[in-house]
Amino acid sequence: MVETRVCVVGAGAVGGVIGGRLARAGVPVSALARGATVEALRTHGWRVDDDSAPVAAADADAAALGPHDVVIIAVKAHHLPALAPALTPLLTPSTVLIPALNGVPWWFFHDFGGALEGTVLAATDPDGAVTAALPPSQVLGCVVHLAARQAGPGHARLTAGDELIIGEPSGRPSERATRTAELLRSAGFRITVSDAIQREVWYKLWGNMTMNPISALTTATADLILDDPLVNAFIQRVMTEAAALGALIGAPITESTEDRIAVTRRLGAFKTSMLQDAEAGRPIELDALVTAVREIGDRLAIPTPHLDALLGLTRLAARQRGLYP
Ligand SMILES: NC(=O)C1=CN([C@@H]2O[C@H](COP(=O)(O)OP(=O)(O)OC[C@H]3O[C@@H](n4cnc5c(N)ncnc54)[C@H](OP(=O)(O)O)[C@@H]3O)[C@@H](O)[C@H]2O)C=CC1
Ligand SMILES: CC(C)(CO)C(=O)C(=O)O
Repeated sequence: MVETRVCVVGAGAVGGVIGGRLARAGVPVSALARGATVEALRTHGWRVDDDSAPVAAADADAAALGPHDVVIIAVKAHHLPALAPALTPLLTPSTVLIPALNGVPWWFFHDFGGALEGTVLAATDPDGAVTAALPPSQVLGCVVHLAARQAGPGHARLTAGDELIIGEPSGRPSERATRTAELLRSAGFRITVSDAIQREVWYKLWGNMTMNPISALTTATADLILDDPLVNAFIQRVMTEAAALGALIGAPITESTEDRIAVTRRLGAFKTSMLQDAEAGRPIELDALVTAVREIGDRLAIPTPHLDALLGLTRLAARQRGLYP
């Protein structure tokens, strides 16, 4: 049997869980990382919880790793515009790209149809460099339904969930989706292959677009955010605006805002990835999660007053703390 060569770009929380588990399952995995993470991966292997497995790691040098069959991208969305052009050596025309990111991804409107077919959002791909370097035609969409954190360089901890949803942007079945699902199942993930991956992206984002910025703004864990009746009501107003946009672009949501909030509540008193970044003094992923949604509203000429207030306040607070340009 021909082995699938996998490269994981970004060896943090999500990249660590996916790459580390694939390595542990015996899949040949390499990691494009940087700094202390590269050293840790070379010395200790890729550590996930209490397991470890060997991995080839390169320090921000894709040419040292060469082409791969599957490239899983697990950096924060705001890293991509600068990073994407440097990833070319990892790709051949048949490489499958799996973006394991939150937010509205660069490939979202590719092969989607509807009002914004083919749109490239300035919020996520300001000069088109991501779309040029990582062709949407090679993307298998992905939604990450797990929670993870970095325990240290090259060491990820899975804190909740283990589900990944993948699917062709066109919604059509494909051999590469079936193959990739098997690969990820071999590493112990629950995999769903969706025929409406943009709907899955939008549904996940429906939670992240409020919980993540509000957590960064208030420093509160999810339970405290949802327990405050005024904040909870505000969240539902933002969600209502986003649901209306989803319906217009072909990503309708059938659940109620209360049902979606109940899903978040089940994760308990957790810190969102944006709160973790804010606490660590790292830039926050605001543009892919919130600015992009506002840009979609703008392009459709649909006002989003509650979302605008959330974006404005979070952006300003983040700028004051040096977490947003
Ligand atoms: N954490 C979670 O629970 C979840 C996160 N997500 C989403 O998954 C995506 C990844 O998040 P997460 O894993 O938490 O992020 P992390 O910050 O934990 O990991 C990102 C990694 O990318 C690395 N990186 C960034 N730029 C480069 C570069 N130029 N070269 C090499 N490595 C680079 C970072 O390295 P360095 O440390 O050196 O900066 C870091 O190790 C995000 O879109 C997030 O929203 C989705 C579901 C759950
Ligand atoms: C809330 C969570 C963990 C859900 O998967 C997430 O996506 C994030 O923290 O960014």
